[in-house]
Amino acid sequence: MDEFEFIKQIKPNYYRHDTIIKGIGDDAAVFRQPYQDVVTAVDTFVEGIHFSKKTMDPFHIGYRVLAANISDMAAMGATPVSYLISLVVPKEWTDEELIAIYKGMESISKAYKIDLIGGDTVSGDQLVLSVTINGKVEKDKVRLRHHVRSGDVLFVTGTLGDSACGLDLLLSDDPRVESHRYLIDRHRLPTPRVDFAERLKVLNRVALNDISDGISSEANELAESSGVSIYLDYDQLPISDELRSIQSNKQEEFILAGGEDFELLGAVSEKDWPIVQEAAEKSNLTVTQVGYATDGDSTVYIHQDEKVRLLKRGGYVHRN
Ligand SMILES: Nc1ncnc2c1ncn2[C@@H]1O[C@H](COP(=O)(O)OP(=O)(O)OP(=O)(O)O)[C@@H](O)[C@H]1O
Ligand SMILES: Cc1ncc(C[n+]2csc(CCOP(=O)(O)O)c2C)c(N)n1
Ligand SMILES: [Mg+2]
Ligand SMILES: [Mg+2]
Ligand SMILES: [Mg+2]
Repeated sequence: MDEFEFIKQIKPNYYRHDTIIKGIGDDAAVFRQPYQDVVTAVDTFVEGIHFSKKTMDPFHIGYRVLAANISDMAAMGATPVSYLISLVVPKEWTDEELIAIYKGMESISKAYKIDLIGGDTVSGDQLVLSVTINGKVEKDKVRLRHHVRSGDVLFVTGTLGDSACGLDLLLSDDPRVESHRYLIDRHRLPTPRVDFAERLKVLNRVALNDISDGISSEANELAESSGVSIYLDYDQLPISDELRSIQSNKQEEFILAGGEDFELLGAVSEKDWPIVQEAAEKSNLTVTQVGYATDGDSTVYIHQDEKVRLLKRGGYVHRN
């Protein structure tokens, strides 16, 4: 069973507390408080799966694990507030390396004004960092995956495929790796789009999902949760000049299934699309229309090379 089938199997049919606005099935869970909604998520980072000594220095490990969690807050339209770290440490990792991991976390915590409030430390065979993050959002302003409607504009922030290409360069033994600093930094030091997502709070309905596994995966999550079909146009997908300049036969794979860009994939009504563009401009970010939603059978199609084909969930899958 892959991770997605597994989650379907263990998902409860009901919640015992009516304060739970959203349980399993989105980027984070949501609890109702008297004056606001509280948003909580957990994401784990494992040596050999998410990073290796070849791809990241200790500073990057700390920065990147927290970036992934902050990105889940952005995907909910929430403002991140605090986090807890559960740490599994093999004996080979030195105190200096562990302190450097925390320096990485402190660096991104400062940028996003969030606090480390606790955690746990145990011994183990591989380095594992599990982050629980808490955030807040105005009542009924969470950005859920089931909020896509037929006729919506589908959009993405920033550019796609950079992180996967950066990873590919880091894993290769190409001596010119250092000349691709932009792509490598996009892999090691991603930028969660919190400011942009917060600026959308004027809108009543926006669907958001952050791109951790690859747009083909996240677009399928939106289509499935919302019961709509999504049409993407390959030629509209935003690609950086740096990625374009790389001669690689894996470019399409990086763009559609690379993941770890931590950009946002979203959907809004055509009427609200100018507000999204304005929010991006104020956040100094590009936002690109990449397709639209229609009535349909919860599937994703892509227009590429003058043909339309089904786009299956092609991104990273754990437990395959
Ligand atoms: N082992 C588990 N037990 C209970 N719920 C789970 C488990 N694994 C994932 N979930 C829940 O399933 C949903 C989807 O999780 P998933 O990890 O795919 O989303 P994500 O964190 O946005 O993506 P990614 O981990 O790729 O960054 C979330 O609601 C998550 O809390
Ligand atoms: C050394 C090394 N090898 C492979 C990868 C690629 N990778 C690992 S997990 C993942 C999806 C996101 O994970 P999650 O779904 O847990 O958020 C991707 C694209 C990497 N980052 N480092
Ligand atoms: Mg997510
Ligand atoms: Mg997750
Ligand atoms: Mg994933």
